[in-house]
Amino acid sequence: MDVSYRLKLDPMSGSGGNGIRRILHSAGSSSAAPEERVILNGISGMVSPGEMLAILGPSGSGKSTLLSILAGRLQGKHTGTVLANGHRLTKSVLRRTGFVTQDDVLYPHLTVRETLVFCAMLRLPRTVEKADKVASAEAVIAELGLSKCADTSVGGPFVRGISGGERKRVCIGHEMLVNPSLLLLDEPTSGLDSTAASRLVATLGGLARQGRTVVTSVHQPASRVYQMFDSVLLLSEGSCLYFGKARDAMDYFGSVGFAPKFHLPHVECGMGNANG
Ligand SMILES: Nc1ncnc2c1ncn2[C@@H]1O[C@H](COP(=O)(O)OP(=O)(O)OP(=O)(O)O)[C@@H](O)[C@H]1O
Repeated sequence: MDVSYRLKLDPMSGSGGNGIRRILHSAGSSSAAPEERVILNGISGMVSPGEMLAILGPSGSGKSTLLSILAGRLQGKHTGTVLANGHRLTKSVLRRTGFVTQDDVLYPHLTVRETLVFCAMLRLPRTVEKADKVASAEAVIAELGLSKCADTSVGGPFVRGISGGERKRVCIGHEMLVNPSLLLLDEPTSGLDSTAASRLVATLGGLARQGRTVVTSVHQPASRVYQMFDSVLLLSEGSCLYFGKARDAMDYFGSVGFAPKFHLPHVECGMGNANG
C-alpha cells in the first residue's frame, strides 16, 4: 500500500446541524472557508500471508481510516494504491477480506451458535448446502474457543450475555465464516482486560500462522501483546513514524535518540493457543 487521504471540511455543509453551524458562523466562532485536512500522509508498507501487522498510534492518528482504505471502503476517495498480490483491489479480493469494525451489531437474544449459523446462512453462497453452512459455523466456534459459551445469549445493554472478550470473538467469527485471506480488525482488544486482550491477540496470531494475513489496530498493547506482532506501523497525525519488524522498533527509536527509559522484559508467547 501507498496511500494518502485528504478531506475538504466545509463548515457550512453536511446533512445535520446546519442551524447550529450558521449560529456559530455568525457568532464568528467558525470560519466559512472549506478547510483541507490531511488524514493520512503517504503511508506505505506491506504485509505478507502468515504475518500479523499491528497499526499503532494515538487516538485520531488515522488507524481506522487506513483500515477502511485497506478494506476497500473508501475507494475513489484516497490517492495512492492498495495492491493485493500486485493487483488493485478487485471484488473477488474484497470478498476474501474480513473487516471487524469497532462497532458490532449483534442480536442480543440469539445465542453465539444461533448468531454464527444465521450469519453463515446469510453470507455463504446459495450453492453451499445448509448442513455445510452449519458445519462452517461450528468450525468457527471451535477455532475461536467459543464452545463453552456457544449456547449462551450474546446479550446487550439490557440483557446479560457473554463477556466482552467472547463478544469480540463472535465478531471475528462473523468474518471468519467467509474464510478470509486478509483479516482486518479495528481495535479488537479495546475494553478487554490484559489477559483477555492477550488471549485474543494470541488467537489472531494463530489465524495468521494458518496462512492468513492479519492487520489489526491496537490501543496501548501490553509488552506481552506487542511481542506477538510480526510487524508494526506506528502512525502519528496521519504520518508514519515507524514501519518494520516489531522486534526492531526499540533499536530504531534508540538509534534516532528516543530510547525508552524503562527495561523491557523478554516474554515468551504461545501463538497457537486461543485459551492459553
Ligand atoms: N469523514 C471525516 N470527516 C471529518 N474528519 C474525519 C473523517 N474521517 C476521519 N476524520 C478525522 O481523521 C482523523 C483520524 O480518524 P481515525 O478514526 O482514522 O483515527 P483513529 O486513529 O482510528 O482514532 P481512534 O483510535 O480514536 O479510533 C480524526 O481526527 C478524525 O476526526
